[in-house]
Amino acid sequence: MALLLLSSVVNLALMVFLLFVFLRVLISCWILPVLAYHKIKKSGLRGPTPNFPFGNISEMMKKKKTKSDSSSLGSSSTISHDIHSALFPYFARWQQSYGKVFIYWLGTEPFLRIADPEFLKKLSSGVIGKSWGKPNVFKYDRKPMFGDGLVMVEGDEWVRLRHVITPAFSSSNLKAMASLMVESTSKMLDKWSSLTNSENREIDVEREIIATAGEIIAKTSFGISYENGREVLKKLTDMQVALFKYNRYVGVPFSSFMNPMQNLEAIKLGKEIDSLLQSIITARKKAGSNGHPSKDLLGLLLEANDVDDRKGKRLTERELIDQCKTFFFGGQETTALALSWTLMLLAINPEWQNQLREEIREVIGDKDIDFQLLAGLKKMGWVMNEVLRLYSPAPNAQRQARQDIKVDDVVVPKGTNLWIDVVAMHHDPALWGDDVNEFKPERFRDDPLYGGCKHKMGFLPFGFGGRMCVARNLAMMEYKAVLTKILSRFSVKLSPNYHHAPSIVLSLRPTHGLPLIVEPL
Ligand code: HEM
Repeated sequence: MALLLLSSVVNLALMVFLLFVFLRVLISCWILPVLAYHKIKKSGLRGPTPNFPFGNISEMMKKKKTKSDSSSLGSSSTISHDIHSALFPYFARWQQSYGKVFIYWLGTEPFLRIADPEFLKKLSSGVIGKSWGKPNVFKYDRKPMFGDGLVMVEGDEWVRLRHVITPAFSSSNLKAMASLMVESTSKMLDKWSSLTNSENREIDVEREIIATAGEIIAKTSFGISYENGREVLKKLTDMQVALFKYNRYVGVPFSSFMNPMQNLEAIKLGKEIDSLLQSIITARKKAGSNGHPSKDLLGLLLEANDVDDRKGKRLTERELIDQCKTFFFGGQETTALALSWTLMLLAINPEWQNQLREEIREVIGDKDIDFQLLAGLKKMGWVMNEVLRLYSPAPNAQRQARQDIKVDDVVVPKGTNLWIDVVAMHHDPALWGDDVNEFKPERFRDDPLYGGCKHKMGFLPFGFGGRMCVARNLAMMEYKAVLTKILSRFSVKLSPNYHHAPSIVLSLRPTHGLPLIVEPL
């Protein structure tokens, strides 16, 4: 009798548990998103109809079977820079029906896609840097990569970190970094010299530049050798592939169970990177500032930690590691890609190679490269801007509204994610004119900051507002230092093996690398 009673109680508990799970799934996959959908519709925003719990993901994935690999963008002889509709065919389609601003859904998460600079200006005018959210859904998704690094945090925590980190990129610190950049680039070019002595003149320049940018960030931000940083960078690249190369179901409830192997791989790599960084930090703490530039990034973080310790606000080891990860990744990837796309564009525009060489001769001549001299390379600045316009390594910026925001007669509800489509704005003929898809650095001659763009928020290579890239001055200096060294020793032509297929793996990169024919001058 007692046994029978016990079994009925267990059965009842099981049924209650299953009912609870069923209700939770029903609420998070259907009821809440449908309510949010109706609220957003009422607020005046339009967009493609979602199917919950997947939202509009299935339509977005269709591109994978059609134009996804962007191979239609040409081979070495015919290259098209009209990349937006190849990279984001669904946005191009939806834009035709709903305009430049519309709502779409990643799973049960609403995203406001913005490609109208005037709308962005109005939307962001009343929101200061610390009041913007970063999409919660990406915080979870990208946790192994950035953790609570500067790029992900918000509110007072962001203010504090930004305050600690900004001095690392002061002009006096940048001055000290120039010679380290030249040293690493010269090492790469010596290698190119020995390679080009042989029959083979083809080099995968993207791979070479990524390695050099990695060496530069290891030395300038962490005061360590490339050998010590290499393992961290290799694992970060593997993690990027595990997290971003495959179809993912961001925003779909319980989606982490859909790609379990990739997720486990990313978590494993994340732990390995953490322990490598932990040993770099420990070694640095032991060594103190002996032999290190006192104001490199790691030095500043450790120094701030000592001060904050006294106020009971020190960064935990975990937070310290997350900042390092963010800088290892951010510092290498974006600048290396900007340089790679530049060399592709210069390879097919030899007249610009010549113009830049001429400028280098006039401004730098035989002098040692330094911060001031690099700032005098104006034409190189136009080229950099034009490359960041056509092939922006950071193809979008993201935010999340932490309050209802009114823009004219539309209300963007609290919790809406914002997807600012930088590639769309950089390729919009209404903003840049009919030659929008041509490589024309001279558009920055009379308007060095905006290149003649009809709206100041239409050109956002480094983002916008208070959360603009904290290291943009470092990036510009590194770009100019590396390009100056390359163009002073080599000329580049596109290899017949180059296939023009830009793709997004978090950043905008050449899918099949960048094989160039490299000739010593
Ligand atoms: C050409 C090179 C680079 C480009 C195009 C670039 C672009 C960007 C963009 C678009 C953002 C987001 C801004 C926003 O959301 O409004 C950003 C933020 C950031 N970048 Fe860069 N970046 C570059 C180089 C670097 C380098 C070299 C580092 C590190 C050494 C770095 C570290 C960061 C960090 C930490 C943030 C987050 C800032 C914050 O949220 O306060 N970036 N960058």
